[in-house]
Amino acid sequence: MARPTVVTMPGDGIGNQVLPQAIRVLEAVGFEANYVHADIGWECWCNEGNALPDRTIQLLRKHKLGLFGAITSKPKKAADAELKPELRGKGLSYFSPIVTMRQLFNLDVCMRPCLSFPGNPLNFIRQTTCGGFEEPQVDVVVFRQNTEGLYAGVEWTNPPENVRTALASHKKFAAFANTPGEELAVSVRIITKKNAQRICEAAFKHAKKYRYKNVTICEKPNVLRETSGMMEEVAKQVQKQYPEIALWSTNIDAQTMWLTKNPEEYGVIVASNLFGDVISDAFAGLVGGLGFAASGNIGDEVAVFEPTHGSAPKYAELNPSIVNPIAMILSAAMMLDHIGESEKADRIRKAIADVVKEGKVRTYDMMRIAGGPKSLAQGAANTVQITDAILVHVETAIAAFAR
Ligand SMILES: NC(=O)C1=CN([C@@H]2O[C@H](COP(=O)(O)OP(=O)(O)OC[C@H]3O[C@@H](n4cnc5c(N)ncnc54)[C@H](O)[C@@H]3O)[C@@H](O)[C@H]2O)C=CC1
Ligand SMILES: CC(C)CC(=O)C(=O)O
Repeated sequence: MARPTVVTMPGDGIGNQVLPQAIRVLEAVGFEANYVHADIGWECWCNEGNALPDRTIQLLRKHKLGLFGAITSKPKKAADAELKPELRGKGLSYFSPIVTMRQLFNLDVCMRPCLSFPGNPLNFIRQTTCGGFEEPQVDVVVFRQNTEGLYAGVEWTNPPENVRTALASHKKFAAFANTPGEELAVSVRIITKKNAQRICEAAFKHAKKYRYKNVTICEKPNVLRETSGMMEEVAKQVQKQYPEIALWSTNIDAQTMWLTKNPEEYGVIVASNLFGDVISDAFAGLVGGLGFAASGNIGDEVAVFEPTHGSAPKYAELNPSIVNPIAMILSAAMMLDHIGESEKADRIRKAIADVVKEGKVRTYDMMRIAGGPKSLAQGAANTVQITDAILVHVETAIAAFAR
């Protein structure tokens, strides 16, 4: 296989702290690649008026494989206020560059595994009726539609006349249409059958490959009859090709409750953009939090792997960095799976599992049991130290992690 080139986009805040650690681990498992840095994020917006510069787009177009750290996204007014003065008044508008990237390259399948590593003190624990406790093994993969839904970016404050006319033409919405000027905001939830089909097919294909027993379509079709209704209908159709896999249907609100009752019963979850974002964070909370939540944005040609977390401004300025790089390292392992290097990916996951199980080296987020933030630093390893521990285990880990 030709030596791949990986476009590295650390972005903002802790993205800059965790991404270099993932590269150390990739190198340690013998993944031979070239790495090319690309700019993205808040500074690009402030200085250039574009958070996803063309030079970054070109690099991704060329190399087709990316590792991404995190970006800072701010609401419209805050973003406008930080734009360089000479760029103001030119009609530039901030939009999250990672969302733009997903749409531009049609990275429509977002895959977010949530797997509990035994020995993680923050794994979800449930009280039993006999007064004891049990720790369910969570092994869920969320498939989130990544390019449309409520993150499509089709929205207005004070919508234009044609949108108001469309609203007015519907008896039920006429009152909304007459809401004056800036008092009306509209965000459109778009679902296309084609993309509903693609995300449902990706979910079932994954369930079949890794022998999950069920796929759950997690929407709200009782209220969002058209959009969630379409997602659910498509899931039912796709399931017909997979008679060995059960299709369950849940409402997003109920699902967020059920996942703390019986998380071990779920296998693959499929959802539209916002609901997939929400439910994957919720499941991540059962397996140690955002420091363990990896993800892949996967299209037919380009794929970009990133931790689920954001730029965590609270920790961005700390030196040495104390955040957990595991989500980023697991995302790099997902990248290896994607390009057919699963043996190396399994070695990485095994090394992480070993470090967690051993319990000698833990970042602050794996230690916060009582006492809140004040106890953060007590005995916690920093970002580099936990990566060092993972590297030691990578040496001895055999590819034994496969499901
Ligand atoms: N895909 C992306 O780049 C995303 C970007 N964001 C952006 O990030 C910024 C901050 O957003 P927040 O809502 O604070 O979410 P966040 O994910 O950045 O952080 C929330 C909290 O989670 C914990 N956390 C996150 N990552 C961690 C790690 N690796 N190790 C240990 N603890 C970790 C920290 O307590 C942190 O304060 C915002 O501007 C937001 O728009 C948020 C989510 C995703
Ligand atoms: C772009 C982010 C700010 C939203 C998010 O949490 C995500 O889509 O990953």
